[in-house]
Amino acid sequence: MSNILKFGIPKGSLEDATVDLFKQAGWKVGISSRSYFPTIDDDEMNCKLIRPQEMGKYVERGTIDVGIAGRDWVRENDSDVMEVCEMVYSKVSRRPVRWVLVVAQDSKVQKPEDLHGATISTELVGFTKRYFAERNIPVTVEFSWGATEAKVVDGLCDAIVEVTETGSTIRANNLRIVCDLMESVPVLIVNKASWADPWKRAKIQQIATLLKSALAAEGMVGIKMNAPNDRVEAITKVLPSLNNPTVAHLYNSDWVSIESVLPEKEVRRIVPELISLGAEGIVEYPLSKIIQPAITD
Ligand SMILES: Nc1ncnc2c1ncn2[C@@H]1O[C@H](COP(=O)(O)OP(=O)(O)OP(=O)(O)O)[C@@H](O)[C@H]1O
Ligand SMILES: O=P(O)(O)OC[C@H]1O[C@H](OP(=O)(O)OP(=O)(O)O)[C@H](O)[C@@H]1O
Ligand SMILES: [Mg+2]
Repeated sequence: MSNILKFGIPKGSLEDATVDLFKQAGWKVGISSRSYFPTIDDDEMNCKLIRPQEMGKYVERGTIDVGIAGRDWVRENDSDVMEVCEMVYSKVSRRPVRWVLVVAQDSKVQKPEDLHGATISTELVGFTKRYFAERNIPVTVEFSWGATEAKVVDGLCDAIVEVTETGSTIRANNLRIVCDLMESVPVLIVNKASWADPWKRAKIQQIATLLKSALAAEGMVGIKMNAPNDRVEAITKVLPSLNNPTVAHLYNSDWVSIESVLPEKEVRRIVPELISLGAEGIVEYPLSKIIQPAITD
């Protein structure tokens, strides 16, 4: 029987971003309307759509070998799984999300201690209870099924603990952040027995490496130019690079080719400098992956 890795794709906020990331990494994941079993162009993988809130449970039980979910929910459920690596992306950006303590704009609350005796609504009940208990602030924490921001606007609670990425929901509801409570990023989690299986571990390492490489290449480009030999020192001094630029001799010439990888947004700043230092034939090219060994055992 051939080997198959069962992979959980997070349904909801992280779904589209995860499918896009797989595409950049070299896998086509297809999700058709109402089906919870995405297709993938890899005979060694089977995918399932699972809510991030439940990913830890199904990975822990071995229903699936591995999955991606926000670290917030893996911690909240205290799932007995191994974290292979983290990947910094959210629904719309490449930044972590923040769990924040939020009140109505005109609330008197300025710090968590001001919520003594208050009612707080949140999806992340365990974390919120712990946060206030550790600070000896007595509060009532109520579970919210979503649309949490509306509850503090309506006065159904005194404060909420909610996740924010762009901040637009908080702004749109005229709310105010009291303080940040924690950050979260998606993590690749694996069942311990699956990690102990050499074939599965190698497959997971392959996937993790390529997903991380695709993220690492975002916003990065390659640049290449020719220059006279005596300009190499000056050019390499100003040229950003991952490690050091590559310098190769041009055939039958005392010119060299210089190559480097740098953030795309630096190119416009560096190009006039490169030209004034004698670089010619400058080309920029896109990068789809910067491959780094993502995982240690
Ligand atoms: N912009 C975002 N809003 C909410 N959660 C996000 C966002 N970006 C990333 N996440 C992560 O997604 C996970 C929550 O996923 P979930 O699908 O429950 O989001 P949701 O926005 O509540 O979805 P739904 O629209 O189904 O209510 C968490 O781990 C969270 O950290
Ligand atoms: O800071 P922002 O970029 O605005 O994103 C954060 C918002 O997105 C999610 O809401 P969702 O759309 O899931 O609605 P819900 O509250 O009904 O779950 C989350 O619960 C926040 O409300
Ligand atoms: Mg939600």
